[in-house]
Amino acid sequence: MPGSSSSSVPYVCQRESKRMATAPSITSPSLHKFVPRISTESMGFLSHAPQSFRASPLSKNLPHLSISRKPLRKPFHVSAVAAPTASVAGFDEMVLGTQRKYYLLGGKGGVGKTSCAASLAVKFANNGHPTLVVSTDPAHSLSDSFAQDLTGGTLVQVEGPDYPLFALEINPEKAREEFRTYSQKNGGTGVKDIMDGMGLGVLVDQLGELKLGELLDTPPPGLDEAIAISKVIQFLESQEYSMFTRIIFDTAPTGHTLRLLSLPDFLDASIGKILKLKQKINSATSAIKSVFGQEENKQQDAADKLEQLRERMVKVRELFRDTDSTEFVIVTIPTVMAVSESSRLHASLKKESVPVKRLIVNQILPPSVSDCKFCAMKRKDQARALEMIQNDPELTGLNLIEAPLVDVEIRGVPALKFMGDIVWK
Ligand SMILES: Nc1ncnc2c1ncn2[C@@H]1O[C@H](COP(=O)(O)OP(=O)(O)OP(=O)(O)O)[C@@H](O)[C@H]1O
Repeated sequence: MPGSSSSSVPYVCQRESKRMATAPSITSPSLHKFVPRISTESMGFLSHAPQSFRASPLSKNLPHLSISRKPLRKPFHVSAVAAPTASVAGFDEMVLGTQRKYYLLGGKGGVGKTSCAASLAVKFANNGHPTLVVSTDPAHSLSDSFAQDLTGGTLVQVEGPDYPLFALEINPEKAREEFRTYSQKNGGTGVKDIMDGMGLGVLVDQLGELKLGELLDTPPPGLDEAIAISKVIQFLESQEYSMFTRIIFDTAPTGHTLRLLSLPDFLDASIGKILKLKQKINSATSAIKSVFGQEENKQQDAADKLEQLRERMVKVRELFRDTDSTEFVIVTIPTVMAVSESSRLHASLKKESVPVKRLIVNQILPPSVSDCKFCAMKRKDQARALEMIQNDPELTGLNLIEAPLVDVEIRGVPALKFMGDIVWK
């Protein structure tokens, strides 16, 4: 539940515990202190960011970007299972520069995408970047991760980091609402009766074949997220929000991401069909045209709306492919299933020319001198999965980042900072 937070220091291993003993203790962040709420529906939800934040020019917000270099900590040792190619994340490179960068974190369900995304957001904000972290996963868990109520589809400031960190859980339902209304105008049974009476049943069947209503009313998986991402990108294009220099997307599980990338093609096909139908309508007899004209307009409305969506999706796809500003970070865990899925994900992202450089292998068992039988078995399994990564032609070239399994849930800014310092080195 949002509203409470863990107050314990996550246990990692003895070496880490010693280090943590000198680290600031994890305290509950004060909750429910929100920035004014604005509806995302109006596409103006960013326009009421806190005055103090708005008033600060970027240069003021980022006074120490180039000099804020925390010394790199000693790498966390998970040598018992670590793949030899394991390396640091290269946070130095990620933090460099004030040009806006987008990071999309994705992978199989439950592997730790949200924890990694939230910890990266905290780390960026603590290193001088006004940061926005957006969840487009219909099953949000950012609120749980930050231990702060972020529900409601509005921009909320996260308390704790040194520089502004805002979070947003996009409500895909709301983002879709404006499209849904068009489905209701889109050919009902009444129309079919009239058209049948005029011998135009075939055209109506073709209308049905478009499945436009279905598309807008019960969209294919991925469409919600696509609309949500395209909206956020639209907002962020405005001058007012140019101060966000790091934008992190906590995306929905793999399948959605892949469908999202293929959406522009899918929409192209839908729009193509609509235009074809429109031509047929235009060639109908003038007597029928007068009846059909109305329907044609409605189809045109829907087609325009779809065209607009398609254009936005094309923009999203272009952004996803921009190696200068965007990176997709794959998150996985050391299991055969998760690794296999990550391999497929990387292959698909590559096919779509989405830049991927880093692979986080999360929840690796920390070393132990005395494993119980269960742990020993688990460790063997993980070692096998890590070996798989090394031998997988899709994954082997990626920068492998290892993150240990800790013994409590990672919740709240201090815990996320702790995780960020382990993962994003
Ligand atoms: N390294 C870790 N050690 C211990 N627990 C972890 C670690 N990483 C993530 N977790 C826990 O695993 C659970 C799932 O993590 P998280 O919500 O980040 O995954 P997700 O991939 O975003 O899930 P979903 O696909 O459901 O959105 C959470 O309870 C989180 O605290």
